[in-house]
Amino acid sequence: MSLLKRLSGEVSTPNNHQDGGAGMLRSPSTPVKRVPTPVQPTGTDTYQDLKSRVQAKLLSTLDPSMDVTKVAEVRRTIQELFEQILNEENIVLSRPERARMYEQIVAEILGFGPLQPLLEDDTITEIMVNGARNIYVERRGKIQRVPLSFEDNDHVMRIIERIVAPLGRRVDESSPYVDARLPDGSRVNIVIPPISLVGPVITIRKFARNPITVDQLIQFGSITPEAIQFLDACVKARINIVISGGTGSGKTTLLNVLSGFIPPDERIITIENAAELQLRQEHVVTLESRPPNIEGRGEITIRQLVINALRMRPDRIIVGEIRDEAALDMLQAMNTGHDGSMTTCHSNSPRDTLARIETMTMMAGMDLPSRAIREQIASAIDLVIHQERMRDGTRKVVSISEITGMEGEVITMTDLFVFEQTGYENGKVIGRLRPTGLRPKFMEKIESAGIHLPPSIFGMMERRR
Ligand SMILES: Nc1ncnc2c1ncn2[C@@H]1O[C@H](COP(=O)(O)OP(=O)(O)OP(=O)(O)O)[C@@H](O)[C@H]1O
Repeated sequence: MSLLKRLSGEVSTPNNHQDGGAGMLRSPSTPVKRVPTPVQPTGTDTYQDLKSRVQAKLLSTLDPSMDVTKVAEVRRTIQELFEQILNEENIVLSRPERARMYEQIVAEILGFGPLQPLLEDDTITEIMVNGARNIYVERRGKIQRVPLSFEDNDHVMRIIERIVAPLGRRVDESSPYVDARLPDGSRVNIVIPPISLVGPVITIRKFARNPITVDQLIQFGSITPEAIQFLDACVKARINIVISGGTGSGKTTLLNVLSGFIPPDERIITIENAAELQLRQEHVVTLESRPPNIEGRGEITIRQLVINALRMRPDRIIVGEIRDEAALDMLQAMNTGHDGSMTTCHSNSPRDTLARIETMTMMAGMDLPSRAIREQIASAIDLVIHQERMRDGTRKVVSISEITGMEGEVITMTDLFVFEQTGYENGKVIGRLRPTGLRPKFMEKIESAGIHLPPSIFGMMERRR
């Protein structure tokens, strides 16, 4: 991509105002007028003014046809021009200020402006922009404000344009919120005024370059080694699993870890809204749903992909998240020999998970009686693992429950592991995921897969033979 193309979505139109109103985005095809701008230090310059003017002069001098994908080369050219401008204009900056301004200008030209250093910081898992002046991040489960800001709401909108334009998406008054993705796979949600009253809002769930491992889950206290041993056996024995929990409770992360237990000789089909799973196995087919285009056409739903996956000779179907009528097809897949399937579902408790799956199945409009749907759920799903984001920011598995059948109109569940909180000390939740002393009914399935689990895993004493 040429520099001109990249920048052509970036210059504000004269009627762009700081109010962050919709319509701030200009058409990416509007040509950019490139007039060299002299830098005029006024003596009363703030750092921000100075940076903006050095940047403007630098941009007016850069070759617009330069290929910005050649990052190292572009960085070198920017560095040379930057030094030259500072010298020509007699701008004196301390060494750290100079380095900071150079990096910020590079981030504006090649990256995502003030978001760039946050995107490069591996300790940050989430970035939240609430208008130009308020940027928050999440580190180790805790939200904190960072001392960074955009110049104004127009600046935020230019970065938003840079995120959505390459995807052929648009954010404006007619579609004031959009889901998008950064080139590194990070998930982005954008909401602009008038829907947002605080200016343009960007929420980024960063793509983990190094996905959380089983050992880390244990080390973080998210799960116990015994529960992991049990879940490993469940995955290998092709138990159908739903991982449930609230937003950001770590469902996808756990799904990724559990998927790692699938034997390497199986054909796995993953279906997601935005591909987040990072399976290590070789034989994986990754499918991603697609939102409608600007004309409202071309949508491919999770439901269509689940139906299609059945024709792809899957050994396992893994659906990133069930959030609509695709639940019906997922249940049917689980009930028709595609054992060992896994998915996640947004919910507040294991029981709520079942209620939501029932509601989502009804959305398929098949007019099935509740009882029939519940029977489908009870026979399709074997295990519900519920995860929570605790008040100290940690993510923990709080229950592992088996679906045992139906009693009258009600699906019956048995808790096999339950998190017992024993205290809250120094801002930390104290407790442990404990076995309840009950063995799952599907134990036979685990044993017939050749896996022997000691009864102690379930909190039972091993019987002498
Ligand atoms: N056990 C864990 N310990 C610490 N951090 C975790 C854990 N699990 C997940 N995380 C972090 O929490 C964030 C949310 O994780 P994840 O995407 O798995 O949650 P989710 O429940 O699938 O989210 P959503 O509902 O938004 O899809 C990520 O940044 C992830 O790295």
